[in-house]
Amino acid sequence: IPTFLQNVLQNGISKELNTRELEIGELNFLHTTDTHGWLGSHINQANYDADWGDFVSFASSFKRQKVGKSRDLILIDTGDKHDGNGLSDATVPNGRISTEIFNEQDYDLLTLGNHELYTAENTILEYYSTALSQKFKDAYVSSNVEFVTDDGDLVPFGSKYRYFETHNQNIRILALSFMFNFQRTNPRARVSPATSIFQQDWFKQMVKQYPQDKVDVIVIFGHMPITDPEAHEINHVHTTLRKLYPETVIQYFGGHSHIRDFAVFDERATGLQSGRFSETVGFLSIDKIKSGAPEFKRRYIDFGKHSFAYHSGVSRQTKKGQDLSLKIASVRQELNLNEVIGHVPTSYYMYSKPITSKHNIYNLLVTKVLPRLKSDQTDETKSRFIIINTGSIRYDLYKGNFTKDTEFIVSPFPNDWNFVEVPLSLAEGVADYLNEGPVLYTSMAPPGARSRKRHPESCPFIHDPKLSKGYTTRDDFGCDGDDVPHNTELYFTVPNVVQSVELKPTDGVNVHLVFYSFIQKDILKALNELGETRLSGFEHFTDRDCKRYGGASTKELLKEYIRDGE
Ligand SMILES: Nc1ccn([C@@H]2O[C@H](COP(=O)(O)O)[C@@H](O)[C@H]2O)c(=O)n1
Ligand SMILES: [Zn+2]
Ligand SMILES: [Zn+2]
Repeated sequence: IPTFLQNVLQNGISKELNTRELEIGELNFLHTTDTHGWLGSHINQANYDADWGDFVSFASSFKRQKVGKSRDLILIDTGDKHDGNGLSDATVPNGRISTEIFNEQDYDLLTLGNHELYTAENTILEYYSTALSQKFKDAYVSSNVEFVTDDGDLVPFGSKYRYFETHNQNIRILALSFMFNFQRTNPRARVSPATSIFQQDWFKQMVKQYPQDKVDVIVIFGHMPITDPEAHEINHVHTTLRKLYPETVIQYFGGHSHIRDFAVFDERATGLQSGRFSETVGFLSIDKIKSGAPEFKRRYIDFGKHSFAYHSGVSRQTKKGQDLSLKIASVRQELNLNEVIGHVPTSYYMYSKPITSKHNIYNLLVTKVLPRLKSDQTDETKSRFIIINTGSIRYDLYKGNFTKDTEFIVSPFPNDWNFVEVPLSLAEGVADYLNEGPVLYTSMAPPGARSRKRHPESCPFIHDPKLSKGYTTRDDFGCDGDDVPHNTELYFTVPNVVQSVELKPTDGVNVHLVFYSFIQKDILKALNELGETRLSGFEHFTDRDCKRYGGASTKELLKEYIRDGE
């Protein structure tokens, strides 16, 4: 037994982890979200050093040792399982092996995120290997997403809802799952607005069959942020549900915005969101469910071996967990994810260094990496602006080995480059226009900024170099949600887009505006609105004016830059 666990067992406290026991209730939940293929642990970050085998072991040991036979545990995931790590992205199709590994966890409720809907192959894989699987056919719920069959028919993507009773306390649960209003699905799926389901026959039938007196807890879990200051989607859902179930306890589990978050909706309803990239396991408990005054407790557990051992009281993996960890290690070998391509001389950060810093990753990209882009479709004598959405970069780039895995971690998307030839006077306004507008899809605004509208005041800054760097979370219950205090990360704002500008002195008035096809609609909108105000007799740009620029992806360019050195 490791020394830290001996301390825990003898003293009931963890000096090393500086944490305290979880407050187990009648009904308990463990929640993951936005894992994005991070099933093989964070090799550079000791506090997130657990892999999926450790997590599978933890969930089963925690259930056995801590929850026991008199209380209940429900395991939930809220989607986004692709795009962000070599384990999912280095296979064809993307997710071929990581889906099998992910599905080893015994989830009671699971659903899909938008990353299961960008490509047809991911949607088909998700539908057949998970939603329809023998193991998850009851647990997989999606109330507002449909799958399009080979014949073009629309069928529910899993069950519309799930009603079940827990084993130990016989708590009657009614679970529904909502995807946010995602508009970029491939043709094999359709997402309807969440609130539109309240008009549908199956929903009305469900309310009739399971009215308030037949339900103890409503669980709404989905790929939708629990704090949504722009669209308020979850709040609209809550308003309707509360009318139909005025007294029932409602517990939300959210995702998509990648933050640790907890929100109080009313005295019988709260929501939990559990971060991203297997950095967090969210814990939630509800006690006194039938008293009319339920008590909610929440905690954000770091996805690490020490945290798992402490909270389960067991430091050894289960046989299933051990086998899974071995499988993950061998898949990583098979996919050459540990293959060293180059050396990163210093770390580059997304938001813990200001964008003007030479340690900021966007600064590195626009000054050193994007200028390496070469078109295979058009001449390159013209001045050019290369614009990327900051959301296309997903993780910090750490000092040390740059491996095949790093490529996918930093920049997973195989976005194509397109371009449009435009007057210089328009091109130079596009980035500012997009940055002054609303959030572009998910920009990589730092976690604090994404919940700041709700909590303008932040938690006391922790400065203790002995602690690991990480989150200091402010939520509706205050500042004690992080299971382990971290040395607070500094956050600087990140714009919607960044650009690399190359102006050539001999050039005419027209320039090439180069961008990811993913943001073409936004680029056209910016050009047309700027054109209307700046140029007389301006004619709108359309998709037809946008041409393929070709050339290597950002992932490739970054890899080559690191391999070649400065
Ligand atoms: N081809 C793509 C696809 C997505 N993005 C970025 O990812 C965001 C969505 O990711 P979530 O994990 O938040 O669902 C999306 O809004 C874009 O920022 C991209 O750049 N290219
Ligand atoms: Zn996500
Ligand atoms: Zn998402």
